[in-house]
Amino acid sequence: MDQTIIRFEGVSKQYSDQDPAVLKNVSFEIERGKFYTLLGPSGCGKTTILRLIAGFTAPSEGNIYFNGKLINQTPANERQVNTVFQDYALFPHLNVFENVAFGLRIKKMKASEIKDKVAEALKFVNLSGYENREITEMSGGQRQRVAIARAIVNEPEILLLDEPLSALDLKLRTEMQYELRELQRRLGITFIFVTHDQEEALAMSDEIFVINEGVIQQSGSPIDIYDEPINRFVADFIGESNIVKGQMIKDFEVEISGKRFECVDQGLNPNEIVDIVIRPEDIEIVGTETSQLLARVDSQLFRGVHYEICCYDDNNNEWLVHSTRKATVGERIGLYFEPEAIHVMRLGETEEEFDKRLESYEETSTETKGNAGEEMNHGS
Ligand SMILES: Nc1ncnc2c1ncn2[C@@H]1O[C@H](COP(=O)(O)OP(=O)(O)OP(=O)(O)O)[C@@H](O)[C@H]1O
Repeated sequence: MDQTIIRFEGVSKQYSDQDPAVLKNVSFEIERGKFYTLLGPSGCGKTTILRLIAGFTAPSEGNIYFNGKLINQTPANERQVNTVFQDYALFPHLNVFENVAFGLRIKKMKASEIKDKVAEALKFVNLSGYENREITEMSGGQRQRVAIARAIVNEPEILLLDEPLSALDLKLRTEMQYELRELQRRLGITFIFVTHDQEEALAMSDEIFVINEGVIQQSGSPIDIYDEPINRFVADFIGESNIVKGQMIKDFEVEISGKRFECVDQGLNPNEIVDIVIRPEDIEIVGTETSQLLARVDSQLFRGVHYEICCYDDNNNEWLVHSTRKATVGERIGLYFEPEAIHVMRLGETEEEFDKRLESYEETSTETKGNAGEEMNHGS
């Protein structure tokens, strides 16, 4: 069976002629049974993608397919999709049972069947025994679970979740992240989850789409996106990053802050100006004699598991370092990072071009990289 459940093909959305397009020529595929997250800043178009999948709005251009069938004009109630909204949209005058049963009653299902299905849905969200409780007597986390039970009771093929955890406090939010992830695994249906919280996205998803200004900047597993951000926006949005300008010297050699380093990137032009990302946890503080870069400590915060050290190198580039070694403000330190920790990003590269470049590395990298590594000195 084809694993693709939703396909967007060149989809654009403009709410009115006067307004700019909110989504711009967006194409992607969603596979069945996985947990997807749409991640991006406020107003980037996340909810619009959910509304297009749910059928609450239609694309201005392009096509949307559900199980291979074009659904641009299919009404919302004929799609095997349910939505959990940010404010849960529960009926305050109905008890838990009736809230969950609501959709089934509209479908005129038999009472005994409704009872069974509601019981099963409540069991899934750990609310068995709460049938007669009033919604007003439930906590935030419990209301959230009622909303999810109501959405899954119809056995949708896809569950859309629009920032469902944003109203909860931090502790409950973390608990619900585990619960939702676990629930998705048990149900085995596709979840499409919207958030602007990168930690939430990294913790929960099989696949993340990072969106900015109506364009999918990058899609991939949390690890891929964290380890290989395609551009400055993604690197900056996901995790903490040091992003500095650099210059490619040749394959496997890049200049950063006036010094040359061995890197693992190839396929860029000699002397091409690039963005460089190095994660704070990939930088080690070493003695000044063995270092690649020299820097002066500007400030330091204790974060429990590590110190967060802000320092400036001799070219006045700022570096954030996560280190278990304590430093002193004003101290002169050396910074060290492995070639693999240097992520070179081509300016203005699209995801497609990026993927092609990575593929070409994989084809040629084994023998060429070995040679280059032998010739180069670290931090020459
Ligand atoms: N019905 C509408 N009519 C006109 N413009 C709209 C409508 N709905 C959304 N927009 C605009 O489309 C843009 C994208 O909105 P959308 O809700 O998709 O973003 P989002 O990424 O979900 O943001 P948030 O995280 O703030 O919910 C925003 O500029 C918004 O003002």
